[in-house]
Amino acid sequence: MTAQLTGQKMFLAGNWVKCDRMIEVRDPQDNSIIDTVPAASAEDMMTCIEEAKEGAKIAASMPVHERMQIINAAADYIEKHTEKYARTITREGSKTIREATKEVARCIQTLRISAEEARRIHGETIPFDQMPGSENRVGYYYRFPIGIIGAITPFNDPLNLVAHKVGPAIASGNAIIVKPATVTPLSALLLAEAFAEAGLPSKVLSVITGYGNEIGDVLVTHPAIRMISFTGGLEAGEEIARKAGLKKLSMELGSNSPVIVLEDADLEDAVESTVSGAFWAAGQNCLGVQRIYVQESIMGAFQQAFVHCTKQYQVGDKQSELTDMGPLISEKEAIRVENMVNEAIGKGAVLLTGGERNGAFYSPTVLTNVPDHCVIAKEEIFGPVVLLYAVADLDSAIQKSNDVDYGLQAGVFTNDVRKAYKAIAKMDVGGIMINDSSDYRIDAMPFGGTKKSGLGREGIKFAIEEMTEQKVVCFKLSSC
Ligand SMILES: NC(=O)c1ccc[n+]([C@@H]2O[C@H](COP(=O)([O-])OP(=O)(O)OC[C@H]3O[C@@H](n4cnc5c(N)ncnc54)[C@H](O)[C@@H]3O)[C@@H](O)[C@H]2O)c1
Ligand SMILES: O=C[C@H](O)CS(=O)(=O)O
Repeated sequence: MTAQLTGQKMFLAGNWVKCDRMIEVRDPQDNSIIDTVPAASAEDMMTCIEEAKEGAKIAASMPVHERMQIINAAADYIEKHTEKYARTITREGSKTIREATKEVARCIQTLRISAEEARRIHGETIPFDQMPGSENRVGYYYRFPIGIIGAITPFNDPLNLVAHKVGPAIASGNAIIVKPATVTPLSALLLAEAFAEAGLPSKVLSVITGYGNEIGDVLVTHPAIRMISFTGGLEAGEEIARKAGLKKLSMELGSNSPVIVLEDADLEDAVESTVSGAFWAAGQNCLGVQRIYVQESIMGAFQQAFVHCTKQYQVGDKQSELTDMGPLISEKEAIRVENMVNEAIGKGAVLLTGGERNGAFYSPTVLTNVPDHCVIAKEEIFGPVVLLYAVADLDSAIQKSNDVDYGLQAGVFTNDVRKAYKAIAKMDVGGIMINDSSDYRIDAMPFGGTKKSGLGREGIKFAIEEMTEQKVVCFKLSSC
């Protein structure tokens, strides 16, 4: 198992270190132990932060060409070991081998884009003479790294979402301390391995494994940490924001993503896209399609096709190329989803397919007639469940789509450009995909949401902007 390369160690300021307490890393498919990693203590995190203070100086002094070379070398290393990285994602997480292989490819892209963006961290000249009395002044501003980034990451994309923090941080000359999800630390450790192999100077990067609030609290509250880059659930995000104090926050949180399908849409395309968007990673996807608002004139045809396509999904062994969907990250999470579905059915929702749990596995599930006061209608499911609604027209679909506390991304299927532009203008989200489901993203685009879906934007160039600040330089020239 790859993690033996780290030998049950965490990556502390460029060194692989053990500690007394260990955490078992289990495969959610059968609850087998696949490895162990250190359960770092608060003292370990304090040590890490002290080392990162030096790391921040080293990172800031790295010339751009060196940053680019190292980031690309890390991408090369991952590309060369794609199988190892994909198998690790699959073993420790929920993803099938096909889904995991795609995540590795995206991680490589994320790093290569990070290397490219390192050369594009620009400033601008400032026309000081726009102000009377400043005719003899010239100058500019440039962007400088803020120092040490504290990164806390979720379980569902255990490699690429760590790369979305590490890549921009190194590209912009920052040091970064990563606290990966407790249940999926191995992929993050493998990312550290790639950077170690690439020759990243020590102390610039740390990947500290352990329990969220035990070591996370130290990371979040320490004054030397100038930014918290968090990706995870709303509850943890709000707690971190409360504790962080005066520092920059990047919050990539949850969602309850809507998709609108109008009668002029390409029905086959809409069905294929929304089924994939609903059940990718067993629905454990911040962009996952959770609500579909279908114009009533095509509801019957859409529902029949959607349910048929859903029933074709192969659920089973994550390691098999034939499997479409694996388990949730734990039996506890599968039970949570099961309870949300059963609450809705108990209040009148109609189960069209699915609704069956076997350990951590939960079958792809489609509900309709879900009452608005059900938890599943308003909160994030983060599981393989999708709700179908019939709507009279676009206006009512937009109103219902917006009627939740989240706003990450949405999809709208229509061939009427005027209706597309109405949706673009009126839907309260961070991203809107026309003729794609909500589950569409390229790693270079700005990424983030409105309302309780988060604060700020990731997407490498945009993460770099959050991880740097402007310094103004003004020369007062002697009067000539
Ligand atoms: N918007 C995005 O880009 C995006 C991407 C992926 C996942 N997510 C969201 O993440 C959630 C699922 O991931 P998860 O279950 O790992 O989320 P989570 O909030 O349970 O945990 C996320 C990370 O925060 C840590 N953590 C938890 N409580 C903490 C605390 N009090 N202090 C410090 N750290 C703490 C965890 O150990 C983990 O590393 C979903 O809500 C999903 O929508 C959002
Ligand atoms: O779970 C949320 C992820 O950010 C979506 S994606 O895998 O980056 O597209």
